[in-house]
Amino acid sequence: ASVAAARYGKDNVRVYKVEKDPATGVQTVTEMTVTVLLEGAIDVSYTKADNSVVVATDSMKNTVYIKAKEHPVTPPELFASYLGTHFIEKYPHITTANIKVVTHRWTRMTIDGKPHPHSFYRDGNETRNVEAVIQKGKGIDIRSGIVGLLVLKSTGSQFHGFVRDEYTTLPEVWDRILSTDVDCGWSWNTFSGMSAVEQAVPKFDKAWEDARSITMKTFAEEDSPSVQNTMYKMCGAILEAVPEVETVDYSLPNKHYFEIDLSWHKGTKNTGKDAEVYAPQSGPNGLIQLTVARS
Ligand SMILES: O=c1[nH]c(=O)c2nn[nH]c2[nH]1
Repeated sequence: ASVAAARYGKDNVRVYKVEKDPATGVQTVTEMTVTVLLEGAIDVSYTKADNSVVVATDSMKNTVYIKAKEHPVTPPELFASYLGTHFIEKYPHITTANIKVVTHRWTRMTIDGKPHPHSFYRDGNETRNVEAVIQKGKGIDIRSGIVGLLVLKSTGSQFHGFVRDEYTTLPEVWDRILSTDVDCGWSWNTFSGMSAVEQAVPKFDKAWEDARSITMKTFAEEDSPSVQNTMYKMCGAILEAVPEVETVDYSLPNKHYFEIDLSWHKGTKNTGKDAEVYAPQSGPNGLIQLTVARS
């Protein structure tokens, strides 16, 4: 037997950082959950119980906090790159750092029409995510993403013309509810190193804003013939908006809302064009996945 693959590290490292502007008194907060997984010449720690190659995961956790103190924690693409680069530069036997940063939403409160200087609310379960792979001598690969953006439209969605055979019961529909929980990612051309990432910093926030607004605009405005076609259009629009991105991917659950026939009660009409009361379904759900490349 031989080691085919190995990586280890610390998961669920929760970090909060506050930035205080002394001139205005305005404080800005960032909360993220970080995962560090390292690869390299570590096999003997598994096969020979040789811990001399082990950077303790506890030390990795400590390093996350130190680097969060020393460096900006936004944009998450920059912080993930700093953190991963630290590990492969500090420990010669560590050749790959896999860093995941999940940024949670603390949206600034608006009180009496004015942004409050130091009060925020958790604006949904949506997160802004980054997965960075920093490889010694091979640069930095970054996939940015949006997870947990739960959306619904009450009409403007269709699904018909699909295979009909002895297994099919689903009726064709020209007007349906569409709801999904967006898991979207965009992968950047490989960065040669930290300086290339630093130069790209203005592009990361803009790309996230573009991806988020394109997702919602396309979802809202398309009279969707299927999840498949609508997500394909989202991918194309993001590729057009962000030249430095080489692929865009979506994984979209189709969160079904079933019509309820109420005709048993005094002939109540509640199906088709009369449908108003529906049964939201927890499962099963459709799951539609796609990756679109620029070339
Ligand atoms: O948009 C849809 N795509 C599908 O593949 C599918 N299958 N059932 N309902 C569906 N809706």
